[in-house]
Formats: sequence, C-alpha cells, structure tokens
Amino acid sequence: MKRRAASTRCRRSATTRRRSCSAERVRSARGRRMTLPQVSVCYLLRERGGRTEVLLGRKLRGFGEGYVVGPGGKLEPGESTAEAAARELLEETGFRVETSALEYRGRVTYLFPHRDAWSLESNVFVSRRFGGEQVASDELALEWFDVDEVPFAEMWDDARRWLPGVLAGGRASGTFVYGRDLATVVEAPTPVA
Ligand SMILES: Nc1[nH]c(=O)nc2c1ncn2[C@H]1C[C@H](O)[C@@H](COP(=O)(O)OP(=O)(O)OP(=O)(O)O)O1
Repeated sequence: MKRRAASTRCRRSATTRRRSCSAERVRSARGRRMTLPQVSVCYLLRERGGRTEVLLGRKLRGFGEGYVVGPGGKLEPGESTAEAAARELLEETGFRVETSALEYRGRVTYLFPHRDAWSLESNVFVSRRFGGEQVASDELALEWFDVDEVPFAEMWDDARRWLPGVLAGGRASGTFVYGRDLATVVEAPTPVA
C-alpha cells in the first residue's frame, strides 16, 4: 500500500512545483530552501445514536493511495484555505458546506526529508453544518466512523498524533517528520500535558 503511494507521488512532483501560488517557502529538515504545497482538509462530524461520527475515506488513487484520510486536497490558484476545503469536500463527497460553517483547527506540516516532493502543509477544518447528499467518488471510498473507532493503523502515521485532539474539539499544529521508510514519523511536536 505505502509503496504504491511512493511511486504515485514521484510522478506528481512536477505538478506540486508548479503550484507555487498556494505554497509557502520553508527550510527543509536537511536545511534546503523548499516550497511546500498547501492542502486543506475537512472533517465532517454528525451525531448518530448518541455518538459522534466523522467522515473519512480510503484513497482509491493518486498520492497516498490506500490510506484512510480526511476529504481534502491542494489549493487552486487564488483560493483561500477555507474555499479549498469546501470545494474538495464537494468534489470528493457530494456534501456542501459554507465557508462560514467551517471551523479552522490549525495547520500541520508533514516533512519528508528523504522525499521532499511529498512534504506539504495541511490546513485543518471541521464542520457539523453541511448539506447535500453523499455521492460515490472515484477518489475516496467514504465511510463514517465513530470518533472513538478511527482506523489510525490505516492512516498516515502523523494522524494518530494530532487528529484525536481535533475530533475532541481542539486544535492541531506543529511539524511531523517522516523517516527513511516514508511511512513512520520520526520527529513530532511534544504533546502538551
Ligand atoms: N501526512 C498526511 N496525513 C494526513 O492525515 N492526510 C494526508 C497526509 N498527506 C496527505 N494527506 C491527505 C489529505 C488530503 O485528503 C489529500 C491531499 O493530497 P492530494 O495530493 O490527493 O490532493 P488533491 O486531491 O488536490 O490531488 P489532485 O486533485 O489529484 O491534484 O491527502
């Protein structure tokens, strides 16, 4: 699963370099100047039987194929982070959300010093107010999960370190550095006690 993600992202590296309008320059973990693509992700929450559920999806193609992720993707030229979150949500799930109904929960950075083209910054949003109908997408196999049963073992390794706090109503921040295997976080922000 993770090997396939690797080869896909390689092919996309030229695309990520072109999208500098939505990217910020930072210094990589190796000290090089680099430009990180910006993505926005939106976690929809709903109540069912007295429990809170979150909408996630298994990536069916492209970067991160096989991983369970929140609906989201790269900013398009001129888009705000909230606009990108709403657009990607509609494209990937069929659900509509007003940008005013999006709760901004912070920005997390993923660094891959051994594969710079995979590094990115993710703007995290949550919403409980949405409309429309869930549609099948060729990008994500969607599934609602109880927030206490999120399948972290099938997600990017960083998610288990910051997503529980976001789903509990908190914020996310900091930089997560992946190791040589491109699958394991080797440096993460120290959790606040
Ligand atoms: N380290 C990481 N941790 C995480 O939890 N989700 C990640 C992640 N890295 C990427 N994602 C998810 C967030 C979002 O769902 C998606 C964004 O990557 P994509 O390259 O698929 O963006 P796009 O949907 O814009 O791609 P295209 O539309 O194919 O250009 O991947």
